[in-house]
Amino acid sequence: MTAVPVSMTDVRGLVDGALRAAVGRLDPRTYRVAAYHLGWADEEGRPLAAPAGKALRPALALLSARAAGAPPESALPGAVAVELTHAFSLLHDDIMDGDRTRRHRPAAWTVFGEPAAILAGDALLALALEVLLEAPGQGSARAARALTVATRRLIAGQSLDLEFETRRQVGLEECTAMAADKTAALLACSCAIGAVLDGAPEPLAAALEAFGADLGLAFQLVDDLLGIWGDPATTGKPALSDLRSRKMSLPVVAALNSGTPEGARLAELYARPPDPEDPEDPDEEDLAEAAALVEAAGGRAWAEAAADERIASAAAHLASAPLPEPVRAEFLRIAAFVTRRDH
Ligand SMILES: CC(C)=CCC/C(C)=C/CC/C(C)=C/COP(=O)(O)OP(=O)(O)O
Repeated sequence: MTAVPVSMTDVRGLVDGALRAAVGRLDPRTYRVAAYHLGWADEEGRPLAAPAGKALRPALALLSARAAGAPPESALPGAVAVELTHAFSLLHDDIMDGDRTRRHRPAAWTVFGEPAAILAGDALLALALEVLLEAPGQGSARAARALTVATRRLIAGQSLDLEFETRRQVGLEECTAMAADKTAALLACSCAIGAVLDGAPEPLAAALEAFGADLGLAFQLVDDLLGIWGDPATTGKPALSDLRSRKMSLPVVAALNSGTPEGARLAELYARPPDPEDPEDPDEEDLAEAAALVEAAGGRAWAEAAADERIASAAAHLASAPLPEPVRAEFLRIAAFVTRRDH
């Protein structure tokens, strides 16, 4: 998978060595699962050429050091820590959602079993903190605290997301608040962690975090759009997977709350429990109808406009922050990538 494009820093080139050194501390059984999940190895432990994932969070972390006038290398512990935390969340998320495909390959739990995948996720989260606490300089404890707060919010968001799946009525505001915790909190932390490690003043760290919070919401909105209308060949997820699992994603919740006849029909489809005897239920026709209803009820247009608004708001946070012009331009380039991405 192609990494997020960052013109002035070779993100993977900088981060991969430190990431591999950290994960290499794990016991051999846990290492095998983590190496598979991170795209370094196949099921048998044989090395693979291309690592998985877009490396968006480490890219933001390295840039955040440059925002504070420090070299990107000084943010390496932060870049590694946010990517490890992200990897933990995906490992556990696939188990909770029963998702069998991740990054174009069978999800780790389908290969190694749930217990081994849970342990690997736990281990990656522990490693993230270990790496941050070992970081040289005064910012280490402050950065570790930022990451633990973000992780707590990640968990709160995930918990609410799971609760939404059991409910018929979800409001747009609470769904947005859920996404702010589940996804945006870690992106916000990634945008500030390099500066925090460098001991940056609080106003700069706060501006970077506010940028990341808006960027993170735009990211989730686009993720939700891709979950319905994305091409499985590029997303690495099965087609219409979010509708199949009746996920209360943002475009769906916008459609359900639209007050339109199409929104009401979508609510009927979502309320009908799948036939436990029929693995093909809902079938492709039901899913295509649900996608068409989300669109006709305005859910797609709402999510696209909301993503654009968040990106504009993200840019406004940077406009008033004291950071070098090329770094601001690079953050904005990443923001543009987030809304245009197809995977
Ligand atoms: C506690 C717990 C289990 C929380 C789950 C939180 C969770 C899975 C949030 C979803 C975030 C998200 C859109 C990830 C895709 O990131 P990406 O597109 O950057 O992924 P990539 O690394 O594959 O490119």
